[in-house]
Amino acid sequence: MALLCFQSLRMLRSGIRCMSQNAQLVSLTVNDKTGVATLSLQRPPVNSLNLELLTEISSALTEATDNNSRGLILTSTNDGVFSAGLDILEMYKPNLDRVKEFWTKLQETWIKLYQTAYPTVAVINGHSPAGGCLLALSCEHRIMVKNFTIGLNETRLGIVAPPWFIASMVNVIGQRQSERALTLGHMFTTEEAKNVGLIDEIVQNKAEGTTQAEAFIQKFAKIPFQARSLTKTWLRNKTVESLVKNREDDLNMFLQVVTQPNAQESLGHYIQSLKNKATK
Ligand SMILES: CCCCCCCC/C=C/C=C/CC(=O)SCCNC(=O)CCNC(=O)[C@H](O)C(C)(C)COP(=O)(O)OP(=O)(O)OC[C@H]1O[C@@H](n2cnc3c(N)ncnc32)[C@H](O)[C@@H]1OP(=O)(O)O
Repeated sequence: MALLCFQSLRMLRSGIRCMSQNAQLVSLTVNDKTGVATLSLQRPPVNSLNLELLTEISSALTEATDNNSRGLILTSTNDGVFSAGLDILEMYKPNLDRVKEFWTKLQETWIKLYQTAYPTVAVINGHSPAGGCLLALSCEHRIMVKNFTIGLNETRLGIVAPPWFIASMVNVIGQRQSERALTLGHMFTTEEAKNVGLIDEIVQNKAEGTTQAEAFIQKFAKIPFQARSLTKTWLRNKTVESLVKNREDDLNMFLQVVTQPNAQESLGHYIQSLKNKATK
């Protein structure tokens, strides 16, 4: 409690205000001087995206819009893991109602993040596989701390990245590089990611990443907000529409793929290998 008070006091002095008071798995703050919001994922141990975390991310994105944020930085409170991607436990031996809700919430969150009116920057301060990479790809600018990995590794797990995951990557690094990376399920090192254009900047640590992210958002200070946001909408509309018009089909395809016995077997082995690694 005392710690919370000190923290709140320190934040107030530095002009940082806490939003999303009820959120537990994310924190949303806004810098009152710049209007830039920071959305931090904080679901231990690895920010895997389960239904509850996705719900909080989605609500925070709306709150940042309602608060007229000038920009948003997406990052993690865990210096080591940005996000481990989708929570595999949501997909392994799933409860049908819950897994439907989970996938629908993932679609909703991606559509919202991909289309925000405000500029978005991912400060990738840790590993960022699969769904974690998707979140970063959905932002307009990616800044990554050195010595981590990022990529869409689904094929390695015996599952398939859906078309909108693929399109998000193609829009950033192009068809040829995406084809190679996705079919191999390649995880890029920070250096490799920079070379291929998957990330825009390499930094030493999160603090430097945050400074650079603020500088990126500041570039838009003199660009009329609506002209910018409409340009972004039109640039991204085709990609988003391909999911918006097919949400039901996409959900059904996901259910069909993920409930296949061989996909379940792969996921089971993968969970076990993660657990074995964690106990070593
Ligand atoms: C037309 C439409 C077609 C539709 C087709 C759809 C088909 C299906 C689509 C699915 C798409 C899925 C995308 C995904 O995002 S799948 C998830 C992929 N994620 C990964 O492969 C990452 C796995 N994790 C790791 O590599 C590491 O954990 C890492 C993130 C590098 C962090 O390493 P470290 O800090 O050393 O942490 P540990 O490995 O020790 O892990 C700590 C505990 O966390 C558990 N864990 C890790 N990742 C996940 C996860 N993604 N989900 C759930 N749980 C996870 C791990 O087991 C440890 O647990 P415990 O402490 O209980 O042993």
